[in-house]
Amino acid sequence: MTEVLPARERIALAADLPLDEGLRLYERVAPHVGYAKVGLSLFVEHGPPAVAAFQRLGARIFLDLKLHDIPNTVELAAARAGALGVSLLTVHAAGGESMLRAAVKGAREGALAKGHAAPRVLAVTVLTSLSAEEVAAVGLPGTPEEAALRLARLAVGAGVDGLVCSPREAAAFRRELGPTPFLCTPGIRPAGAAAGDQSRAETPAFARRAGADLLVVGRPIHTAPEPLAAARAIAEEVSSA
Ligand SMILES: O=c1ccn([C@@H]2O[C@H](COP(=O)(O)O)[C@@H](O)[C@H]2O)c(=O)[nH]1
Repeated sequence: MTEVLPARERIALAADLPLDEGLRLYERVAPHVGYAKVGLSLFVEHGPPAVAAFQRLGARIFLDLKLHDIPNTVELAAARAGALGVSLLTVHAAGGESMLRAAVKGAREGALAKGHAAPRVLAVTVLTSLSAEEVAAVGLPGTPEEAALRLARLAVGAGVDGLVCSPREAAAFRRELGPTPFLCTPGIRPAGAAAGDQSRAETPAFARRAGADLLVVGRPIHTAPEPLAAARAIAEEVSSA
């Protein structure tokens, strides 16, 4: 049985905004959102101070760097991430078993060296932006779900703590992989929200019912006329799913 957590512990704000705007937005929606996701744009511009700025607001940090390189390089980067006291760190499952093992080792050792809890290392399976046609075009055989499951099995076998997938794949992941992997689903769109570049998006309720532990939401909150109301509505949908 999945743990009963307050809805805010199940929602991450994708802070893909200039840092000052992202911090102001997180402060506004924090009653409904427990994690701030620091992704590539914030980290490329500001580096670790972006992480520290959200930590000062009490956010748990989801560092979404999607590491994908040779094992030694990923281990070094994961160790630096672990040392920042982040809660979640992403790597690409397609980096392969040795790279995934190196990421887990680096993240644990980096955290330990600074007295932090080890972050959960999450393996990104098939990006939620990719359509079935694009998945085929990059050379992955089968449907997006089949491709994602293959990568998920590899990543779990390599010792990662969780997986990033579309809400559409979450139920199959739970069925095939059981209750243990922490499932994180971006590609969240409340009914009527613009999909933008997300090809395999679903509603917050769909994602929760499919077994997702953490929902990542960016533009549906950023672009809402009332971001606090949008975050509250998502949290209510998560609670009642
Ligand atoms: O497969 C993936 C992996 C990561 N993401 C990230 O999640 C957010 C989604 O933002 P929205 O504005 O809600 O679309 C974004 O930071 C992505 O980098 C993903 O979308 N899909």
